[in-house]
Amino acid sequence: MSTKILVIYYSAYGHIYQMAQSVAQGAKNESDIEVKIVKVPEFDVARKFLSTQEPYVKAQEAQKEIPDATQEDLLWADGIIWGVPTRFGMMPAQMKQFLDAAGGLWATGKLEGKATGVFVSTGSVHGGQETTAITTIIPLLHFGMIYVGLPYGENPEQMTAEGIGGSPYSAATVVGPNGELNPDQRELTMASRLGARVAKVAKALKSTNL
Ligand SMILES: Cc1cc2nc3c(=O)[nH]c(=O)nc-3n(C[C@H](O)[C@H](O)[C@H](O)COP(=O)(O)O)c2cc1C
Repeated sequence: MSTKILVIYYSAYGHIYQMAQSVAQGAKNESDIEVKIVKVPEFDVARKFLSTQEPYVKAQEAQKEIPDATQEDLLWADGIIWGVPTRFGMMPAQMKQFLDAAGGLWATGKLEGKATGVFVSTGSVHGGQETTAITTIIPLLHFGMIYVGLPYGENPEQMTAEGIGGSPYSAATVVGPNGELNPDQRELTMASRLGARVAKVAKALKSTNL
C-alpha cells in the first residue's frame, strides 16, 4: 500500500502556496507515495478584513480548487508537512486554531508516530524564519509526531550569507516587506527536498509499524 503524505498550509498571499507545490512535487517524485494538498480554513473575520486587499483576493482565487483541511486528512496521512507563514515570529492564528481543534487527536494519540516537517515564510530575513519553525515543532511533538529537518548535507544551498530562506529546521522563503518576491529557485529546491525527505521517513516508519 502506498505511503500517504499530506501537505497542509495556510497562505494569505500565495507564497506558502507556491512552496507547498514544490514540497508536494518532491514527495511525489519518491516511489509509492500518494500526496494530498489541503489548506487551513480562513477565519470569517479575517476574510472580511483581508478581502479589501487585492493581493489577498488574487492569491485566494489561485487556491480556490484546494480543499479545506479536515481532521480526517490528518488521520489519513502517514506523513504531514505544514506550510506556515510567519505572523509576529510564529504561526498564524488560523493554523493554531486548526491544531487546537485537533486536541481530540492528541488525547487519543492518533497522530503519534507520523513523520512531520515544516516550511515557513517571512517578510524579512530576520523576521522569524527560525522562531516560526521551532515554535511550530512544539505542538507537533505534543501530538507525538516525528520531526524531519532539512540538514545542510542534503541542502547545500543553505550554506550562504545571502538572504534566502532555509535552515536545518525547515524549508523557507523570504517574500519581501510587501510580499513582492516570489520564492527563489533555491528555496523551491529545498522545499522539494523536504517533501522527499518526509516521504522517505514516513515510508520507513510505516514499514516498522511504529
Ligand atoms: C499580521 C502579520 C504579521 C506578520 N509578522 C511578520 C513577522 O513577524 N516577521 C516577518 O518577517 N514577516 C511578518 N509578516 C509577513 C508575512 O510573514 C508574509 O506576509 C507571509 O510570509 C507571506 O506568506 P503568504 O504569501 O503565503 O501568505 C506578517 C504579516 C502579517 C499580515
